[in-house]
Amino acid sequence: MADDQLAEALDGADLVIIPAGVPRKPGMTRDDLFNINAGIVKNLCTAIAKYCPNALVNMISNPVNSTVPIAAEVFKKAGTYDEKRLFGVTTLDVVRARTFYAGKANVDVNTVDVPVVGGHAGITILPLFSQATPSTNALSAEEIKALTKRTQEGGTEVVEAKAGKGSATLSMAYAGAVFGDACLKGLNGVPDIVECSYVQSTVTELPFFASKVRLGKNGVEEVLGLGQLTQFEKEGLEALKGELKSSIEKGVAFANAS
Ligand SMILES: NC(=O)C1=CN([C@@H]2O[C@H](COP(=O)(O)OP(=O)(O)OC[C@H]3O[C@@H](n4cnc5c(N)ncnc54)[C@H](O)[C@@H]3O)[C@@H](O)[C@H]2O)C=CC1
Ligand SMILES: O=C([O-])CC(=O)C(=O)O
Repeated sequence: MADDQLAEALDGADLVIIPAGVPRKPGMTRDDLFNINAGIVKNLCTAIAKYCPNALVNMISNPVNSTVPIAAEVFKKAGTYDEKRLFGVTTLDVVRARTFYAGKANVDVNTVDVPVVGGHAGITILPLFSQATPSTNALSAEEIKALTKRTQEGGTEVVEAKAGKGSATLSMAYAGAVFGDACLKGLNGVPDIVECSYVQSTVTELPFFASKVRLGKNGVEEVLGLGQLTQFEKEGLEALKGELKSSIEKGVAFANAS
């Protein structure tokens, strides 16, 4: 897209959804996409700062754990950063956790909610099945462990099944629409819109973290805490911090070096 078309596309936007970039092939991690997608995201965010600095930004391009910090740095440099307006889209992790839980607990998926916290890659994706609703006592510790792993590996499962033809494009379109719609409802003043998203956060010591977020007229109204965690979830939380921290630092370093 030429720069004048980008200006035309972005001018006056209230919400910008960024799915641009390359998807994984089997055997790749999301971080393997960094070298190509980091530059794409940086250019798009530079244009957002210029043409629609007040827009909410929904970052889909991987590795989300790094592309969101890149966007934040670009906006800071441009003097337009507002942490309330930048979101990493982790809705697909919630969609997967709900689907897998509903199957195992034998409940209607449309009634299910499962918070998913942390980040959006492998073990940084931490579903909190102990807080799933409707609650069930039917799942053993082993089953919870298996559901957690399947949620963490859901993207990889799709990449392998597509065997070189891309990643979860279609389910991401659904998840992106759900999250974008929630952002628009918030902007329009609809109350009690809560979704999980990877945002600037003080929930842990990490500067970016996914958790439940209340959406409103300014974007993020409130970043909600983690609630009570089981021992298994506490261990998952500690285990993810190292990888998430280095992915954040990698994004920040890229944005400031180039
Ligand atoms: N956050 C999430 O849950 C998910 C993230 N993804 C990520 O989303 C991204 C896109 O995945 P897919 O839609 O499956 O790939 P795709 O290959 O189907 O689509 C990518 C699109 O990006 C466009 N594009 C490439 N370079 C561009 C540039 N410089 N400027 C503007 N547009 C550009 C391409 O023309 C193409 O239309 C990947 O990075 C993928 O890893 C995918 C699924 C889930
Ligand atoms: O796994 C991938 O490469 C795409 C993605 O982020 C997902 O499906 O969750």
